[in-house]
Amino acid sequence: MTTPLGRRRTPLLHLLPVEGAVSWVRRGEGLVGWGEADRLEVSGPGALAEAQEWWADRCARTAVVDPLRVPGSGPVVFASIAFDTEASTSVFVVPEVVVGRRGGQTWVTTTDDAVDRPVFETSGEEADTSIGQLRYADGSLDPVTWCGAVAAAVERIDAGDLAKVVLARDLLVTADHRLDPRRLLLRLASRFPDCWTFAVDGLLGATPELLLRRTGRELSARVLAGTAPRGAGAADDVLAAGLLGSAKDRAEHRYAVDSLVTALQPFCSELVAPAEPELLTLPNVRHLASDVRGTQRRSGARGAAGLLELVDAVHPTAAVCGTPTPVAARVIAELEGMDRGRYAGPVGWLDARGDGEFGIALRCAQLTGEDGGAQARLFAGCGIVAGSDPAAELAETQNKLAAFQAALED
Ligand SMILES: C=C(O[C@H]1C=CC=C(C(=O)O)[C@@H]1O)C(=O)O
Repeated sequence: MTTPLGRRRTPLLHLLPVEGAVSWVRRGEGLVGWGEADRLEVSGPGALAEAQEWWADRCARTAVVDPLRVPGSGPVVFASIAFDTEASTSVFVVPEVVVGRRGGQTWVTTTDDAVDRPVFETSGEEADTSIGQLRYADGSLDPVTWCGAVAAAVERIDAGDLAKVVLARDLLVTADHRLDPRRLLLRLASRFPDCWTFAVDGLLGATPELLLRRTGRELSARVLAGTAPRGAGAADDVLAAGLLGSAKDRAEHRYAVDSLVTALQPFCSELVAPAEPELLTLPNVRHLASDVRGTQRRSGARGAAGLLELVDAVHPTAAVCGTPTPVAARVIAELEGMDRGRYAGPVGWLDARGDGEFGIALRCAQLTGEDGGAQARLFAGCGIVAGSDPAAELAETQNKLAAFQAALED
């Protein structure tokens, strides 16, 4: 049941309990939730089609009371989809309570199982004040070996096997005390207000990239690829101009835009991608960015699970995989030496009308339950094209990893 709550001011992330938080928040608006009314874990061929059927079936069995009928009101499922949907597990969570905010209006949706506590009294649980010391360790590949993988990828590109591949690496961190997801989300959201601060089943982050939003038949996406570091003073402007003028970064960006447009085109009566990328400036890095807009064909708008079907069609774009997609996926499996899990997969939410928003799970970490929840695996990757320099790509991963590290360390 959805209940309108008018104009509340309490920040959504402040409402979250320590355990079982889900979130999708940008500039103070979006959705947060807690409790678990239902859950689906899927992998294998047709994983997303199975999830789509499960969600449609659940919605059909639910007596919906939703006077608002805006995107995100009524029944909502949060999802964190694996990078490789066949080999790894995707997680779908229906929270017992979802609080949404859109255009300044707030609402709460509860399932029948929801424990009755006034949502605006916050959970009362105190965030852990100290996590103690942090210890970092190499993930699957040490930095030198990872640079070797980048060099090998460039050789493959030079040999004409493929045009672009995105290689990622992980970094392990252990704290003295338990990591509090709510505290991490608050820090990410305050440092990265232009990103979507997400949490689903222990995968937490603030992503700048919107894979796909569906509102009725309107579709939108923010494609990112091509990155430069930030600099101090005038050097920052030089770096920005260098990124915008870089033929290598523009090529890297174009592959990502083209992959989305090609996959989305069959579903659209209209689809517009800008001819030139713009700059997206974040505190730690700058990206080339293209906002793509489309209108879904009427025959393609199939109700409850519309967005999931589209997500299945567009993922993985060349922002996280490469060009051509199947060759890049093979090169990643061969060179990266890492299980991406749900990193670089779609993350977001879907409602009963098939509207929703999915980002790409970037600038994120998987909190692990071992050691009382005091461990995390951080991820970052880079697009590799002809002319990519391994040392520069390693530095780029370090700049990207710094986003989550700052949330841990501050
Ligand atoms: C794969 C990542 O970033 C992608 C998104 C933006 C820019 C990218 C780049 O410039 O390489 C990547 O394609 C990551 O942050 O882990």
